[in-house]
Amino acid sequence: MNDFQTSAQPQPAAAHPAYGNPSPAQQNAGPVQNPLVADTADIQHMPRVTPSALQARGLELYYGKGGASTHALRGVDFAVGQHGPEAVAVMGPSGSGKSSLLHVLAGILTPNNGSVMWRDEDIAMMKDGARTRLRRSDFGFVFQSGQLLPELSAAENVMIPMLLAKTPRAQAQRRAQGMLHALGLGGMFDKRPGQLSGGQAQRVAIARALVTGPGLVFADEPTGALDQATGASVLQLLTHQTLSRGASLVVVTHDPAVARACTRTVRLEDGIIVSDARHDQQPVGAAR
Ligand SMILES: Nc1ncnc2c1ncn2[C@@H]1O[C@H](COP(=O)(O)OP(=O)(O)OP(=O)(O)O)[C@@H](O)[C@H]1O
Repeated sequence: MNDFQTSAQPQPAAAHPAYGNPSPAQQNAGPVQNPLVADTADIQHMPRVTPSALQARGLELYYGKGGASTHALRGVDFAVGQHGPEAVAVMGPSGSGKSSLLHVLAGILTPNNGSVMWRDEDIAMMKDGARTRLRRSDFGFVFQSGQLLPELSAAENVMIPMLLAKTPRAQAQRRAQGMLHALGLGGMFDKRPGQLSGGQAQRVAIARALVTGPGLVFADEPTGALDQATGASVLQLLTHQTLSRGASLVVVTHDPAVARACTRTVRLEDGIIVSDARHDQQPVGAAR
């Protein structure tokens, strides 16, 4: 029996708002960088790759209440994927609201005002359960690091979203292995995250984000923990694999090299979008 067969079944793990409902405490605590799974709530899951548009209008977000509150988003209008798949870099100074915007667009945080339209539904108005199901079926997430369950193999980590969606285990295993193979990790099915390099672990995370065929992938500093060369190859894989599957990518980054690898750059300052420019995608690793 190989490692994959003998290892523990993916189990519900620590909650992450990307896949489970954020509790009020999690909302107050802000974004968490560990997209594990919370429960196995009933999910109608149909893998699909549909070019999709998301349109947000008038987003306002406050953390806290009263005089001590922080106004993190101040009337943000933002759309992605309206003219086909695109890769959008969200840049801006620290504290400008980049992660807040990503979490509101992805339905992890509820805005105080504004709408987020996705497939004719306002995510901001959805009940928690519906929003969780939507996140699991329609969106993919890649975070900086530490997002894989350490006790599971690479293949089992990739299987998690499919098992949550009640995909039969054998089918989920085949798909996970196929996706890992496509991402250059054909020999790594049975490896635990601790046995992988940082770049390999991020590729497993990308496989997990893409395996359900999401229409939109959200990434928050996906190469932030990697050296420059590894980061460049991971980024190339993330943009190429996402766009070639007909999905769009929204990536929060401080790194101009990441932005150059995208097709559009949005700049935030103090909770407001101050510029939004389409540009050619430059080869990853190109000189600055
Ligand atoms: N959980 C929270 N509670 C209170 N204030 C918060 C919380 N999370 C973020 N903020 C504040 O909201 C504003 C926007 O934060 P956000 O994390 O979205 O910025 P960012 O551009 O992603 O920053 P960075 O580049 O440093 O990650 C900042 O003033 C930040 O201090």
